[in-house]
Amino acid sequence: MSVALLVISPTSEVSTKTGFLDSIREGNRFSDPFKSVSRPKNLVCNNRFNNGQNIRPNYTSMDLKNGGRFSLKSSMVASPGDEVTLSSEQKVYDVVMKQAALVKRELKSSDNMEVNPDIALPGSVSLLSEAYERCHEICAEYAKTFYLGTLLMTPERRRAIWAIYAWGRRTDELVDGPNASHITPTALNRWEARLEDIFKGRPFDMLDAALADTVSKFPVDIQPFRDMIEGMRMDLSKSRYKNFDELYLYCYYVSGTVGLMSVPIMGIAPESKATTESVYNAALALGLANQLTNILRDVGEDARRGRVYLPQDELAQAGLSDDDIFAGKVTDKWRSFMKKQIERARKFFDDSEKGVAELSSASRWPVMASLVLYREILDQIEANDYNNFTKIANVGKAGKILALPIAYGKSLVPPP
Ligand SMILES: CC(C)=CCC/C(C)=C/CC/C(C)=C/CC/C(C)=C/[C@@H]1[C@@H](COP(=O)(O)OP(=O)(O)O)[C@]1(C)CC/C=C(\C)CC/C=C(\C)CCC=C(C)C
Ligand SMILES: [Mn+2]
Repeated sequence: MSVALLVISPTSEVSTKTGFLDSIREGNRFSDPFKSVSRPKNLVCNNRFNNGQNIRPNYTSMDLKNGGRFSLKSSMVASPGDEVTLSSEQKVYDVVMKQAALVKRELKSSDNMEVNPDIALPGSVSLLSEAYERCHEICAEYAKTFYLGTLLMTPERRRAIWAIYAWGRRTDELVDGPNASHITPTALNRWEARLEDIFKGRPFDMLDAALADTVSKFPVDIQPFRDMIEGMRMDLSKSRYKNFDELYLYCYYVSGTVGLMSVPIMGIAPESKATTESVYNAALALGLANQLTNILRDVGEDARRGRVYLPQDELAQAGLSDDDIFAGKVTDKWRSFMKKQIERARKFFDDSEKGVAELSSASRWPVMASLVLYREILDQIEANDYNNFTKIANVGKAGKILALPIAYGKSLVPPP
């Protein structure tokens, strides 16, 4: 296990020196990204060279050789004259495949890690513990439901998740926090540069140092982190979503990415026979399900900020418009619209549930607990008679306590 050493400079900036990425741990196996994978059903490719036939993910072995530096944008590149239309699902699918393929690779080489030889300074380990403790506090303060799940993890995994949580929360705060009105795309570019530094072992502050340590210990790739920042860019420039395809991409950026970041921490069970890709797909589905649920819970709150994270075409089909949302009246039209949205979110939860059994045994319970707890929010919206304008669907203490044994029972099921 590599140990990161915290070094505090006189200016109290923090940097870490990390050893190289550990060799692949429990259950992180390589598999051919083209094998045993089912493609999303609605692949549309109007490419005049293939007469509209489905195409394989368009990444090449070069993508995998260059340290995994690919982006969603690469999915959209067409040679002159080509007309390629990819659904968001397909673009995200490509990223998932790449993540699955990369998981067994050493994501960093000694060339791109700007590290000095490890020098143990007195107190460095306790500084790192302090950094993780700050991440712990942030997670406990802001994410009561997820926090409960993390308490069921092994100590090493739990603090890695806290470090990811703290980074995600800070990223979200940039566009949702008190200084959001001052945040520009340039500020997000700077945040992304800082992210690159974290992955090079040059963190800027304590919280970054915890994440730098985490990514040096687990085979976590930078791409989902970059994509989350892209989601925040989207939040700066967009407050309406034409259709589910647009919303899907947003949900991937801000939450599906968390699923992809988490799998290398959670670990895949060594006895799992599932393909790595299918496990990543399940993790993506859980992130999407969580964000869709979040959106349905927060309709009123978002509307008060002028935001509507609901597919405009589906609203119109239901005979609804933004004005109905701003009016905040629960009507039969609204109820039937909400029923369909809830049904869709539940499908994503169902897809993700199958993947939980493939995780390492120590991770199944916490993930299942967070899944059960979050899914209950949908039940609560129903119990509130679909009034998500003025009521916040929260799972009560009793519901939370009950979810734990239910999740425990479900998580005892080993990989099929
Ligand atoms: C195979 C399989 C099923 C594996 C499991 C993979 C896994 C652990 C998936 C979980 C994914 C997850 C927890 C997604 C939720 C992410 C989330 C809450 C995103 C929020 C985005 C924006 O929301 P919004 O602004 O609408 O809402 P707020 O009102 O502001 O909350 C985020 C806020 C983006 C930033 C993300 C985070 C702060 C959360 C990161 C969460 C974790 C690292 C916790 C994962 C831990 C467990 C135990 C599931
Ligand atoms: Mn937010």
